[in-house]
Amino acid sequence: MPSKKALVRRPSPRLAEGLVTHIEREGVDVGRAVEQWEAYTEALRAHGWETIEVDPADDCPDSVFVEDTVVMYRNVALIARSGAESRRAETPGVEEAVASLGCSVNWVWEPGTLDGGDVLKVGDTVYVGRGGRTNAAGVRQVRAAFEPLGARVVTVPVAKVLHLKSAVTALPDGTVVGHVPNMDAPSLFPRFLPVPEASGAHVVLLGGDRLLMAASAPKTAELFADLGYEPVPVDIGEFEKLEGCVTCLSVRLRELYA
Ligand SMILES: NC(=O)NCCC[C@H](N)C(=O)O
Repeated sequence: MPSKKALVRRPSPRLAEGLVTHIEREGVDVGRAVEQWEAYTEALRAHGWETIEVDPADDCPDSVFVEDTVVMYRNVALIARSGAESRRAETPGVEEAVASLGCSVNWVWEPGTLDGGDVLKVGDTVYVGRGGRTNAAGVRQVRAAFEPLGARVVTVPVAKVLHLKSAVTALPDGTVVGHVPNMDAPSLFPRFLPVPEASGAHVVLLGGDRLLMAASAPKTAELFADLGYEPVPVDIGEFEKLEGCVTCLSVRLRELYA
């Protein structure tokens, strides 16, 4: 059943202490980050999405990156178990939010680890990045949760970047877009388009031809516009300093059963 709700989570006052793994740490301006987050959520609303705020988790610096805490497939919410221990306290609030929306809730259990940023859905194909945050047991648990519902899970090695979706996402027609220098196994994707900027690899599908993108990828935005899409740029510079992307700031709920 189509729905257009998106979970978001207000940045923690401790945002500047967020994890960095593959890039140099830079100072984060939390006030500016809050403004950028507000503009991001406003862009979702302007394109027809109802934003639902998960209760803030002020003690968790990375809690704004709500995508990592849960993976949706149809009406089932799989609560993640981050490969970064410091992020595990983020999930209870998300669990409550998805349960109150009527989702069927499932969990990744020890020894499995999984970050939502490692999961890319393209139709019924669910690509799962096996990298720093998601282990083999986590991948097996994604299979066990979603294959009985009709998904086909494809595991993708991820070593160069934080998450699978730091390297690739997909256009509305299912074409996977990625920045090749950040990818470990481009040949796994049957229809693939390389993009010229690292942050150009991240799109959030707003509906129709509209693509929410980071303002830091103007050449890729031009490429997508030339292909008939409508890029909607947002400045998420403060989150990019913490290896965040446009995808990680929301979880879209498109098939709620209500
Ligand atoms: N899905 C995402 O792209 N998440 C970004 C998470 C960034 C955060 N600083 C982390 O390292 O967990």
